[in-house]
Amino acid sequence: MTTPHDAFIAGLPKAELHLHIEGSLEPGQMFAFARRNRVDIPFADVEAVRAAYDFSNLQDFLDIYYAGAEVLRTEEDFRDLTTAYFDRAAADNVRHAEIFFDPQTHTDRGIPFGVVVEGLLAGMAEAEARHGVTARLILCFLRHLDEAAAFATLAEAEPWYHRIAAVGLDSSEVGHPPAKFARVFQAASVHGLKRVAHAGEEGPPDYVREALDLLHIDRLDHGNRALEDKTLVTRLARQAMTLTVCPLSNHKLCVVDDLARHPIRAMLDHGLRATINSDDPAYFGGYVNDNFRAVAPLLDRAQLVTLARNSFLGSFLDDAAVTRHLEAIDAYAAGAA
Ligand code: HPA
Ligand SMILES: [Zn+2]
Repeated sequence: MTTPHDAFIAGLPKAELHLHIEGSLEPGQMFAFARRNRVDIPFADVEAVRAAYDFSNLQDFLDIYYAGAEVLRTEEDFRDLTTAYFDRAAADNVRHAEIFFDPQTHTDRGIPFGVVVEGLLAGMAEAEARHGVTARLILCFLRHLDEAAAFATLAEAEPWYHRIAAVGLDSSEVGHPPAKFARVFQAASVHGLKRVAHAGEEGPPDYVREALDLLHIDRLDHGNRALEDKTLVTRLARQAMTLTVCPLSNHKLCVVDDLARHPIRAMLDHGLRATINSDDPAYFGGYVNDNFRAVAPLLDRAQLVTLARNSFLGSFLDDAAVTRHLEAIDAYAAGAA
């Protein structure tokens, strides 16, 4: 589908703040990694993989996403996965990305933490050299696992604390409230790491409140269900809390039943600092510009500019870099036909 905003979106400088690098594993790459690592995968071909990507909730997706990650074995795999994501992101004029990784998905299969993180860092360095796109890493804890496992992962990460911007929280939300990880997040903050968490994707507004009060998050991932609670919306707006919203993910996981009724417009109207992101682009049908286009019919050009500005304002870049990116957006918007 094309929209009147397509060309404007394509050229708009933007940051991506909600991207699971394991979720950028395209079906073709899955086969290539399976072949070179001699790993069996339960699919005959790429079409069979795509046909399996029909989800009715978050857990349906997670089951297949963790299975897909089995093909990732070596530092080279993690590096190649990362450079491929950044090649696509750069083509969407993403100038900066803060990417999630799920170490426990790999260390629980016997892949050393260092193999994962060194591969990702090599890919990020290569992307910066190739495209000038800057990058940060966010270590996510799997919330369906216990607090002790998260503490063990935080300890394993110690040699790389200076290379990791933040900790995050992902995987199965309902039944695994933020409170379960309050002590781990506190420990991470002592080591100078920032904090983000998925909340309010499937979980209730109270999980968003816990993420604020108990995890002291710097950014809220998804946050859709916060809209059910007026007091919470007012608080998020007053705090200028960044929400990393993922339209195609919301639709694929049935968080939103119709993209034409996606709440992005309501979020902006409430004064929330919303951003647009791709979450798991290989599984949800599109990269960041596809996500912008999915909600563009609901928005005017000034709102698209606000979304792009918000992505840098909500990033972990320093003030001088944020200012440079905001000036680039304003120059682009002023010059666009
Ligand atoms: O959208 C998501 N939600 C929770 N966990 C995840 N892990 C990858 N993507 C997601
Ligand atoms: Zn996510």
